[in-house]
Amino acid sequence: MPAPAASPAGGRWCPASGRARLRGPGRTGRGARAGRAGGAWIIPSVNQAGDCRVTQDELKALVGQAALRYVEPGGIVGVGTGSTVNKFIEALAAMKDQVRGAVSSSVASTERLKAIGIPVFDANEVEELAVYIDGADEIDGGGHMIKGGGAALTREKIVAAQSRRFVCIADESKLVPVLGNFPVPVEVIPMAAARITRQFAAMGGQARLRLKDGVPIVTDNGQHLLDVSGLKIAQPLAFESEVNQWPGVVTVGVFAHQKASVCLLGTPSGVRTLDF
Ligand SMILES: O=C[C@H](O)[C@H](O)[C@H](O)COP(=O)(O)O
Repeated sequence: MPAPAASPAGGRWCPASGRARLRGPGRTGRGARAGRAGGAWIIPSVNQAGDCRVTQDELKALVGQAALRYVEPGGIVGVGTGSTVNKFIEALAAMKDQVRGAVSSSVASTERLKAIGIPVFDANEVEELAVYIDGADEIDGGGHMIKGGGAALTREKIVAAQSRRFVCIADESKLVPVLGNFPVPVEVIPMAAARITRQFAAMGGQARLRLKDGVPIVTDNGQHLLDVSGLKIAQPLAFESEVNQWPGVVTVGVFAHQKASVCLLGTPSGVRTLDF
């Protein structure tokens, strides 16, 4: 294989595609900082084997790092939940002395934030946040999302609702034309689960109780989760409004009322910024 050409920022490009070439897993952290060239963010490193493929994990790290520029120095940042947000939290460690603290959307993120020395405030202690940074299971071209694959949807929606700006960070696999391929998570009061399952069946959806080791998952709020497949959500706002008013629904994992303002989408050629 011919040696890759150097990019303007010192990175290297796949000859055929012009894509940034990345090192293998683990090389995007220390010693491999993202740079900017020709409007696209790249990782200035190259796989020794000449492999142009980029792992999903590397794309998550790329957008986690890119999200730092939305964090206001001296402010309190809203922090979501999930594997992409974990990359953001890792990146945030580098500027932990520049933020007052965070409002977190889950016990898991709270633990990670505290572990790197960032104070975590209760949502009730903070009136408004400038920015909320979180991942998504799916995002459409209008910034509407499905969220809750990590069971944190209710607290995520609460923190998103008190934030002026929602910055979604995701790898490119999450961008879809219409929401619904990913089963929609719905947090429910356990005694209402069977009736809500029937209500989804009436609209063509199959709801399944989320289990772990054969027992229902219990959320941070002490409730259960349904995952609903078979839906195509062409009108996310109407869908969210409808399902959220069913008795026993705590939160539906469609984020249309709290949609993204910006999405940083990780692609092999860099971070694409989508404004909504
Ligand atoms: O409950 C979890 C959240 O909504 C996550 O933001 C979502 O599931 C995406 O997670 P990940 O970044 O791990 O794909």
